[in-house]
Amino acid sequence: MSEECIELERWSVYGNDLLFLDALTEPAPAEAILPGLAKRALASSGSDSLILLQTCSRATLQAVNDVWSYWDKLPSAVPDAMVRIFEPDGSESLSCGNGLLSAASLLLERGVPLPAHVLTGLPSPCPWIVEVGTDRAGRAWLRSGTARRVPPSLADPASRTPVCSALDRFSGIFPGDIDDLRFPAELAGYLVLTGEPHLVVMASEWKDWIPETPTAVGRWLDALGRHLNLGDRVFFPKGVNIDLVLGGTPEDGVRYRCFERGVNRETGACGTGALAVAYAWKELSCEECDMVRVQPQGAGNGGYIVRWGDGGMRLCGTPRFLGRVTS
Ligand SMILES: N[C@@H](CCC[C@H](N)C(=O)O)C(=O)O
Repeated sequence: MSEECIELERWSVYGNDLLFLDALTEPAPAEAILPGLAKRALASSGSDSLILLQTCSRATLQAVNDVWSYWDKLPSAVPDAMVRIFEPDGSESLSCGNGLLSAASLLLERGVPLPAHVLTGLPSPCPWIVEVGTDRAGRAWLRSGTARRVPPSLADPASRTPVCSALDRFSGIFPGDIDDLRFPAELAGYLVLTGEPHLVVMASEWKDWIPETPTAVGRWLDALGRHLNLGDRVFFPKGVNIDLVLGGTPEDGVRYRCFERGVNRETGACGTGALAVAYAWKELSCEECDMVRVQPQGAGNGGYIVRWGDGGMRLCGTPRFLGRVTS
């Protein structure tokens, strides 16, 4: 695979636009060129993130670690495939719910037996394995495990108050008023790790500050996201994804809009964000439900279904293949 000309597939899950580099059948590009490749491909396509679907072996893991020194020891479990996410600035993020859902559909197309086990979270000290599969209706699913507390390395411990085992209330955020956008002097949200760090902000708690029109809500979310991700990063040294929950019900769909770290703007949907929204909703409402529909901005009438069962949370959504691009 040359650096000059790369064949990519474009997939979308509810408007989260992902470029896929399939290195299952072709050799993966050299590790050192991946950040530049992601920057170039994402700048020219306007897509949100680049997903690398790659065979997993001790040799590929060693090649990753030789360049990035992610681990003291190579991960011990080696499933068949791994899914990695690169952002427009060339950085490698932890994990991508929509990338994993799309990977399930792509694995099906390639004739790989499903469910499959996939390694994700490569830049973390302990990458983890998730299970992905598809159903007869063309939906893909991801068994993502349990939600966790965001580690201190990713979010200031001093600003948190525990809500339950994996959820912290995170307070003290003040982006400052910007033009006609107003913020409370101490905005708070709920912090949870669902493969990625997410700050879930409940609009119902900030009714006086949330603007009325969808366009203005987008500007408000953007201002908050830029403050926390492109400001001095005192609270979130590596940035944070923000999910603004606008309302709804678990049966009809909990509506949210998301600002993604790394991408540094609002995207149509975020899979790990849907897990974070469902988890926060369930914990805060104290409802005994085992299923929450979550509806991102880009979903129209559809959206994700999050279920709880053995082994934690399961995310279900519908990836769409949009075509091939050359970068
Ligand atoms: N869109 C993804 C999550 C992307 C991660 C984010 N850009 C980050 O760096 O945290 C998803 O579907 O989960």
